[in-house]
Amino acid sequence: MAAIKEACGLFGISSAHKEPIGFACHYGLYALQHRGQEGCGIALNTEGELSVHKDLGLVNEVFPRALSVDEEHTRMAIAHTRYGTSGERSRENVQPLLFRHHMGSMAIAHNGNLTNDAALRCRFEKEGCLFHTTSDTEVIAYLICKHRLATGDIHKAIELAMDELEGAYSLLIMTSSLLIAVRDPNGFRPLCLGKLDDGYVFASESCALDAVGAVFVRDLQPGELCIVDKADQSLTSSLVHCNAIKSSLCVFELIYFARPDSVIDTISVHQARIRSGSFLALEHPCQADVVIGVPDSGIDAAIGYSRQSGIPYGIGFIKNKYIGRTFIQPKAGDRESGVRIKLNPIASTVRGKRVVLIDDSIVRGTTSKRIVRLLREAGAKEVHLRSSAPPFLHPCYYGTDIDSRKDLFACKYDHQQMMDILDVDSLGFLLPEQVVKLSDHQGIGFCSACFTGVYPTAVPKGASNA
Ligand SMILES: O=P(O)(O)OC[C@H]1O[C@H](OP(=O)(O)OP(=O)(O)O)[C@H](O)[C@@H]1O
Ligand SMILES: NC(=O)CC[C@H](N)C(=O)O
Ligand code: SF4
Ligand SMILES: [Mg+2]
Repeated sequence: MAAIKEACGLFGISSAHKEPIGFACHYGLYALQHRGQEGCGIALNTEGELSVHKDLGLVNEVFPRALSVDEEHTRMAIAHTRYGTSGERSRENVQPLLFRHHMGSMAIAHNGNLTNDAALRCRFEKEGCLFHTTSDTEVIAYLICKHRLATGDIHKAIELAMDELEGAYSLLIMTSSLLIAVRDPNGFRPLCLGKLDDGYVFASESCALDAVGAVFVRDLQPGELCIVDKADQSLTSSLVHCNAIKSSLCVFELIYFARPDSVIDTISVHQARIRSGSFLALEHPCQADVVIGVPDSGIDAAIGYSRQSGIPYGIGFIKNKYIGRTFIQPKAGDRESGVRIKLNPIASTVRGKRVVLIDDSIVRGTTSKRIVRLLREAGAKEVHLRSSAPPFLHPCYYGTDIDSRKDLFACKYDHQQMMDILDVDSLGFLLPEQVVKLSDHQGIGFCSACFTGVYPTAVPKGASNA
């Protein structure tokens, strides 16, 4: 079974002298663990010398303690938690990637997925480039280095690379003297800026700024390039790629990926999920005694459903805190057992009751099928399932690895078949037109292509969204 994978986490810091860089990276990585659990790494800048420490595994496995760092001389770093969306799960593909070239060194960390990766890789290989990884991130690095050698200017080089890159990329790049943050012109993946007393932090989500005590400044705009100079901690920003841009934030960031305590593009993830629950209550009402959410990411929408419908909210499941996200287990067997040991119902909440069960999404149906059975075994009289995402019908090319329709529940079965398989009394999904209303902030556009089939950019050559 193809694994459905998710986003990666980016963290970068530059501090003149105060912030302990080793601890900050440690805390930043922990705050972003939910975005990537395959591997993680930290690249350090020690007096202009770059080094990288990375491996497969969770943050507490790769870095059981904060990395021991020469704090006096190491004042800049970037860090990454990975779920591979391009290239396999291997140590070489774990980021940050470090490159040494004719004019110096560069470390890079990437969240997202290119749509023209294959074409660029093929072109560069014909030019004689020898790639060391199978990830699209190396293609980005090669392109930047190529332009850097030609122009002698990293800022110009990144701009030229952005002209050629297609798809989703939030990037952190570190050179001997600069920390650079880049967001692709569609702004598919989040990236925000925080301020320290004597420097700056960049992170995929604001929860990582909170973790290191940085003050949130703002989100990077789609197409923006920000540079922090180590010499004087000055920040410059260039918006040349922001014109003629249609912002297309991945709406699944709000529905599932991000932590509810994060604020992305001015949208509180928690509030967006509450709102999805109230949309569901209006669109798919039912007569019931209690509303429960599937931990973790179904909880906020359940609260929204309860508030809108007036049906009391209850705690229906307890989640084992020490199990990772089941979504991403590579084999079907692992995934089924992962669900079994992960969630346990509280019988007193559901026994003899008509239950509204809210989850954020139904992808393969594994979680829903299992938890409905658990609720029935615990004595629930009726189970009305609501999903705060619309049905997944199309592949994602921007960093969520939904590359095959054959495993998607809503592609395989019609509504009645889904109800029968899941053994529910009723089933309702958020409407595709409602996902773009999860925020009432003006000027923020969304990608919802996996639900609608309407892609904000050209899809990879030869790809089919059918
Ligand atoms: O239909 P499925 O293929 O089972 O996938 C859908 C489930 O996967 C995710 O949960 P997961 O347990 O991975 O993560 P969470 O604990 O953050 O909700 C998602 O929140 C759904 O519950
Ligand atoms: N999930 C991601 O953002 C993955 C980043 C990059 N495409 C990789 O495969 O490593
Ligand atoms: S296709 Fe879906 S998962 Fe992919 S970026 Fe768009 S909304 Fe997100
Ligand atoms: Mg879940």
